[in-house]
Amino acid sequence: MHTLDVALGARSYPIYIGQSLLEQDLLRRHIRASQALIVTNETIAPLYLDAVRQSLSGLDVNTLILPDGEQYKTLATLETIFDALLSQRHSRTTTLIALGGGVIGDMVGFAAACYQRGVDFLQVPTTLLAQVDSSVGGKTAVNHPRGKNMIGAFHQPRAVVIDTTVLNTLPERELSAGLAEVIKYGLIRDADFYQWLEVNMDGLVARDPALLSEAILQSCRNKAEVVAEDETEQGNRALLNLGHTFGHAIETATGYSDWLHGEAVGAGTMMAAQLSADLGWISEADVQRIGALAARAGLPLAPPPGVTAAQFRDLMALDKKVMDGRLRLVLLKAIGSAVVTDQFAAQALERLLEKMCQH
Ligand SMILES: NC(=O)c1ccc[n+]([C@@H]2O[C@H](COP(=O)([O-])OP(=O)(O)OC[C@H]3O[C@@H](n4cnc5c(N)ncnc54)[C@H](O)[C@@H]3O)[C@@H](O)[C@H]2O)c1
Ligand SMILES: O=C(O)C(=O)C[C@@H](O)[C@H](O)[C@H](O)COP(=O)(O)O
Ligand SMILES: [Zn+2]
Repeated sequence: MHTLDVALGARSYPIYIGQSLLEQDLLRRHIRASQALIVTNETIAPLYLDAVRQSLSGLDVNTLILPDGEQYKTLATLETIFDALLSQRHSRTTTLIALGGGVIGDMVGFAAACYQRGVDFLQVPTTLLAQVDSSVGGKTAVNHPRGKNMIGAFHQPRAVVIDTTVLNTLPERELSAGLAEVIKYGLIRDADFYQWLEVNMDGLVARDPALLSEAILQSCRNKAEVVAEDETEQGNRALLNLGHTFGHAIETATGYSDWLHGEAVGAGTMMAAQLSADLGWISEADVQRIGALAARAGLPLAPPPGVTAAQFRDLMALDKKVMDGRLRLVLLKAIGSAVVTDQFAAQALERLLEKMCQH
């Protein structure tokens, strides 16, 4: 087992990464009182709920099984969680356990941030995307029909338990979606890791356990370092948004039900890379290189045909990085180096949208 630390002073917490960790007593170690609520969904419950429940035997544990899907990452579902907490009389010393992918993690984290003004929560991520990204760093949220992750809070978990064995049951498309966020770390800050991914992408897609474990470790290390420097995104944490301004627009335009988050980020990353090349910051050869890796990961390289340039313009104007009415984007200076900037001509973005989208 590997252990990383997210260094946030009094709110620091461990990330455990290893095989068959659900069966161990790691979760119990991070539950301060005797009460807990496991929140999961209808797909994950039959697979992993029993193992988690058994690891907590002797404690006063309730479970809540939600419907599965990004379209349920809403305030309405949050109410269901609060109803369960209140009807089962959970007090302020309870612990919420998020057993699932990023949708469950983001919602349960937000519920924990709000319930009785803040209770403990643990992340037990079961998708590759959640294991490499969403379970770490304390960004919690639900979507609004007008914008992705628009209602949320920063609330750090007490621990993250990553059992890599659960990836055996993950559908192929979900594995690819997770790889989009893995590639992101290489692109924004870790050229060595990017090269490692170029060597090992086929093995990752084939689910070689040692390679997956290494990719998760390096991704979590990168994310933990960024979060420790800038917990609430006053600066460089925004680099983790590479491809997301475009990607979130795709997700919102398609009603959170068409493309997976990682797929939208994959296409958005190609849009950010192309704009970086159009500005002369990286070469066309770099764009080809990024496209080749993303294609091997099984990711889309362009937005879905149904999303128009006008929709992109409209939705991107609501992005959380907008400052004083100016759009800021994460763009590449090289493979392994990114910036958050508003220093691009509006016409360059217009040309990109014309080239890559329908009108
Ligand atoms: N908070 C953050 O920092 C952060 C970072 C990245 C993404 N996100 C958010 O995460 C969400 C996407 O997360 P996701 O990609 O994990 O999607 P998801 O949570 O919808 O899970 C994907 C699918 O896989 C199923 N599943 C999960 N684990 C499984 C397993 N082990 N075996 C079989 N099926 C399994 C789920 O039931 C679901 O159908 C988005 O809402 C995104 O905005 C948040
Ligand atoms: O942790 C972060 O910071 C990220 O930006 C990680 C992203 O992969 C993630 O999708 C995040 O939810 C996006 O954040 P948002 O603030 O743009 O909603
Ligand atoms: Zn993301």
